[in-house]
Amino acid sequence: MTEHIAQLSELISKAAHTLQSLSSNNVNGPTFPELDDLYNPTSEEFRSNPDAALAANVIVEAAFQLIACVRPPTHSIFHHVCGHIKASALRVCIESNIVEALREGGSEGMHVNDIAKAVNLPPEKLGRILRYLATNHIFREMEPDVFCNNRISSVLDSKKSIKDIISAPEHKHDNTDGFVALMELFGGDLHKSSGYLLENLQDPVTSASEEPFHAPIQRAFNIDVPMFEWYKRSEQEPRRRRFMVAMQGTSVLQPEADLLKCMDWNDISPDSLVVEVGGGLGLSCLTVARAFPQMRFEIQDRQEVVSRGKSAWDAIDTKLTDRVHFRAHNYLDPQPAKTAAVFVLKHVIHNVSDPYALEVLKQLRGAAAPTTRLLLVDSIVPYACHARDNSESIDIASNVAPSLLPNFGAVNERVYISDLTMMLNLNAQERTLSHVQSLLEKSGWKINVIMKRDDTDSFMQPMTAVPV
Ligand SMILES: C[S@@+](CC[C@H](N)C(=O)[O-])C[C@H]1O[C@@H](n2cnc3c(N)ncnc32)[C@H](O)[C@@H]1O
Repeated sequence: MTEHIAQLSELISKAAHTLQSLSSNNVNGPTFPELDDLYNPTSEEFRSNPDAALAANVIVEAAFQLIACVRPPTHSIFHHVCGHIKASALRVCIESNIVEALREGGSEGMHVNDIAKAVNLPPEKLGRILRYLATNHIFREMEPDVFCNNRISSVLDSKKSIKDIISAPEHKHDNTDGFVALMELFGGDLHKSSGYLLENLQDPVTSASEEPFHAPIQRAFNIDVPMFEWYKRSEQEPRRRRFMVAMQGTSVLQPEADLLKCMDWNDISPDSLVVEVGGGLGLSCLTVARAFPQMRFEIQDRQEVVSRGKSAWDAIDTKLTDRVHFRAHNYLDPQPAKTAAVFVLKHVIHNVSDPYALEVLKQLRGAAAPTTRLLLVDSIVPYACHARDNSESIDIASNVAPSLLPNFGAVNERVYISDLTMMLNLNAQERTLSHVQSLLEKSGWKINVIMKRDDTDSFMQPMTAVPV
């Protein structure tokens, strides 16, 4: 056991040494930011060096394992079980604009009485909330009762003034990168839904259901329609609006997969038809359209979405719009495009449970020619152990250090959060590789290429399948 602790500490010190030497060799380049600095995208630029990114990830996962090894297990469980308290404390700060108030307060920090006055909360209670978060390295208590932002809290800065937010709270997230909206969504509605997970699993009506109207969110908000139907109601306009901005915010956590890199497009004829199903506005196809000037595209989605497609493409480059066609189509109905060289399904299957996913895949299979490819772009959930055989293996940490979890543990927690988010909101899921394989087999497809991942903290795993 102590040997394991020694191995983990050694990994950490080696990785820290790598970071230090990369930083000192790179006099004019990005250096490692301090926790007391404020966040800005350039403070994270050191991660563009793959060695630095890997070293940082090794430290994160090895440190997590080290804590799991040495902390009393009762304390570990207690802290995990109380995760909702931390989340609630953070929600107070996000929705009460504490980070914006501290930014306006300046680098000297703000006394909790002044923060409380600026955001209209009781000072003594707010101070206790901030102190708990500062103990977790979110905010800094500079001197008793005086707080300031740090590199972690400042990611929650909408960059708006308190005055503007208070005068039009519904516009807080407009023209932002969406990250704060995403955190508001996860810290609020999703948090409440998660409180009903057990009840949902125990109720015979919902436990085995695969319907999108039987998820914990329905129980939490006393609704009987799928989440997206609920969002359509006029009184839910603020939720709908926040959700749309929040989805842009996901790219802060994980850059959009570039469709051009998701398969070898030179394998298909240059004038092929590419059909993106559930394609939204189809903007993922832009990089492919630019690289292959004869390729044609069809974007299918719900009527209210595709009706905005042409203007969205026109706004980017009117020359590309000639080669794209938008079609309102329900992906559960027979597929009308019969000559597609590639069907693209990107971030679609994870929104639905297996029976619906199978139906989508079968409809595409029904319209596929023997040479048609299916390009699937979604997260693949790694096991928390080694896979049973190599064909199932998407281990990402094995080559780095055998003592770390093969899925890189805490570094990749996001994919498991995403999976349970799908369960909570839609009764849907992210899937393991063998699960995707089984869905493809049942619908008449088989995987032919899985794109190799060249990073350790991305769970996006593009793959192509061909008709069986
Ligand atoms: C998560 S988005 C992915 C959009 C796009 N593929 C991308 O990666 O940016 C899922 C899309 O599925 C669409 N969708 C949902 N239900 C659908 C249905 N029954 N038929 C067609 N599209 C649907 C939604 O409107 C949405 O645009």
